[in-house]
Amino acid sequence: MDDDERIISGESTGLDEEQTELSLRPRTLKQYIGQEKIKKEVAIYIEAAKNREEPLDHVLLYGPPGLGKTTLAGVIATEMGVNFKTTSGPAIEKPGDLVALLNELQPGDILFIDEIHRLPKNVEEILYSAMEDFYIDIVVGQDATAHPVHFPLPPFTLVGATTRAGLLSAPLRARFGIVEHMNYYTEDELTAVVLRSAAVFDSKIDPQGAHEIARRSRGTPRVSNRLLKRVRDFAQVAQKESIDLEIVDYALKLLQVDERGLDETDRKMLMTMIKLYAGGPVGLATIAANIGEETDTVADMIEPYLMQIGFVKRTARGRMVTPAAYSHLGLDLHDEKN
Ligand SMILES: Nc1ncnc2c1ncn2[C@@H]1O[C@H](COP(=O)(O)OP(=O)(O)OP(=O)(O)O)[C@@H](O)[C@H]1O
Ligand SMILES: [Mg+2]
Repeated sequence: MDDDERIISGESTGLDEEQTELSLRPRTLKQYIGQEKIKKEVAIYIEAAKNREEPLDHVLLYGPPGLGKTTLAGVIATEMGVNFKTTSGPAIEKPGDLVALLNELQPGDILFIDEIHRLPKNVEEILYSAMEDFYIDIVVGQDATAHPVHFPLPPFTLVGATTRAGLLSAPLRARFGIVEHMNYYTEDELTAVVLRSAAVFDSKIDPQGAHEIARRSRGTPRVSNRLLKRVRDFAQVAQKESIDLEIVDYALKLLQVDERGLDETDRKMLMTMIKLYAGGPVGLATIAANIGEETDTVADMIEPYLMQIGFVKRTARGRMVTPAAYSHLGLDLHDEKN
């Protein structure tokens, strides 16, 4: 299945979704739900930087898609009272693109680079001096007219986002003073996200309905918001006064999002591991090939949540399906092993 079609994928699906996300996005630390440890730390760093009248140290946010990295970066800009400029690794193709971006910054501004692990190598290299000492040296012109140019930059804050910190080169990683790992959200936190979003949409929702959506959102606010939008359509057509448990259950069954928030792709991965490899251990690339997905997609989008809920575990020889997953799928561990 194409990842864009996965309703429970943490990935953004494009412009339409980006538009609604804008209205759903919390703007301040106070509105930002969950990630308590990160919020506490970041609040202190922000206060200290403001007191010193200095830009905030560079921040690296890493974790699975849809957990609120972009949102948090925007919140940090609001709290610092500075401009927020966003771009992404693949969008910066050559050093000149980065120079143009940096050139537009006011002192203290935040430059957010999403998917920072996908920056071209030659761009990444000029980022080192930009981050460390706020200057860049580049070569302008060609052949005979080529000459080095030294660009001083305004002091700024780089906020980088990536799915796994390990994807970054060591020198780039070392230049971030603040490194934060985003965690999956608890059911209670996601219930709060659903209630907040329903209020933004002006949709009535029962607490049980909100909790059920939260429970089936694989720890991810973007998934909560997406499921809420779909369920809201079902509730409207069924002429429900309020989104209740019954309509949530009905809608999510039709959408093939199961009790634990797993979809067809998740179940396909588990069943493949069980039926073809006796539950493992089996390598990630082998699993990916068998279910027709990219290895990176499995690593970033499918496996982390299955590991989080204890359905898959990592061993030295590969991935293994756990007894909990067998029982969720209604399979008998011993029958399958023999
Ligand atoms: N802490 C939060 N409180 C409330 N809503 C949140 C929170 N975090 C994220 N959201 C909502 O979830 C959606 C996805 O968040 P965001 O785009 O920031 O995720 P992301 O981690 O940047 O994802 P990606 O890695 O795909 O860029 C947004 O619509 C936002 O409104
Ligand atoms: Mg994002």
